[in-house]
Amino acid sequence: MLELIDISKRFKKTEAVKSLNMFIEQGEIVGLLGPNGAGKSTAISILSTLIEPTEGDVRFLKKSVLKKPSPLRKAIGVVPQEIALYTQLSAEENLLFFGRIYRLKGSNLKQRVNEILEQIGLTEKRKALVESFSGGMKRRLNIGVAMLHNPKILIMDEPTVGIDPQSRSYILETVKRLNKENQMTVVYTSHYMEEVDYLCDRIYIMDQGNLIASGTKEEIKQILSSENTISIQSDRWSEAFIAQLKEHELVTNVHVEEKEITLITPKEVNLFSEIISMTEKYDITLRSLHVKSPTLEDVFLHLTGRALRD
Ligand SMILES: Nc1ncnc2c1ncn2[C@@H]1O[C@H](COP(=O)(O)OP(=O)(O)OP(=O)(O)O)[C@@H](O)[C@H]1O
Repeated sequence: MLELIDISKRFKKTEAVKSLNMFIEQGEIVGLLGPNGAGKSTAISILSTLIEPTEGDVRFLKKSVLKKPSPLRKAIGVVPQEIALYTQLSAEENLLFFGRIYRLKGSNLKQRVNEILEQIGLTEKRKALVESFSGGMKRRLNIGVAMLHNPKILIMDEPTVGIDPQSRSYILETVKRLNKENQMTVVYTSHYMEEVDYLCDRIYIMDQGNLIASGTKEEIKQILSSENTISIQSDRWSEAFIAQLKEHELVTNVHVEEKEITLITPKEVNLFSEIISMTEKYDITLRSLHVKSPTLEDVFLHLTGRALRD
């Protein structure tokens, strides 16, 4: 339905997106995952015809939209990363205002505003001024604004950044519901792999402007089918222990967190006894040592040698 074909975008010296190919089919939730600066916002701004690519084409229903963007613009709702609302107006007044921009009028507009308030769970807060809203409520209203003209495709740029966990799960549930009940196609960018893992049918993973993996979750995790992802847990580490792991010739990647170290090793080697002796040598109390099912985060670590979030 919607395609990016060999898209590149340069901003002076920065190559924000390099030869990106992407397709979105009707009814899917497609995730675009990558760390800050990976090129996600640039890719979806091109997908939404907000900026033009340096090279490549964007096609909607098989027709290029670079010169004629209006069929695509009517079909999409864009939820920007920055909240764009009038804080001195109520939730309802914001929706009425933006609805008029979409040329909705009279009872149609009122009915649509009521439906949206219901969908984003703000019916009871309709008269409250946006300045009194929490970050999560503002985000929900931002999503509501993007849905006023009943778009077929909702394009969301990191809609859960900086909000509390409760609002975050409310937004995730709303996206799932809109997709199931209204057959809305969703493009969802995030640097939280758990969100993308939970929501999306297919995923594109970007890093430094490049597409580094794409497919269903299962297909992407297959990238690690010849490796083991090992979790070592303890309350504290020593620098020497970490250094020895990093220097180990059979360890491909090491990611250190406060209480967990994740290692990627070839499937055929078993380093458990060696790891146990190393913990004894460096006086580390082992809480747990096990092989875990790989996550999208582990795939990212394997492909780039870095964690998704620093
Ligand atoms: N208008 C612009 N002018 C110059 N450089 C830009 C512009 N927009 C983006 N970039 C650069 O392009 C690269 C990709 O940025 P982009 O915002 O697309 O990444 P992102 O994956 O969306 O990250 P974030 O999560 O931080 O938004 C970055 O190096 C960024 O500094």
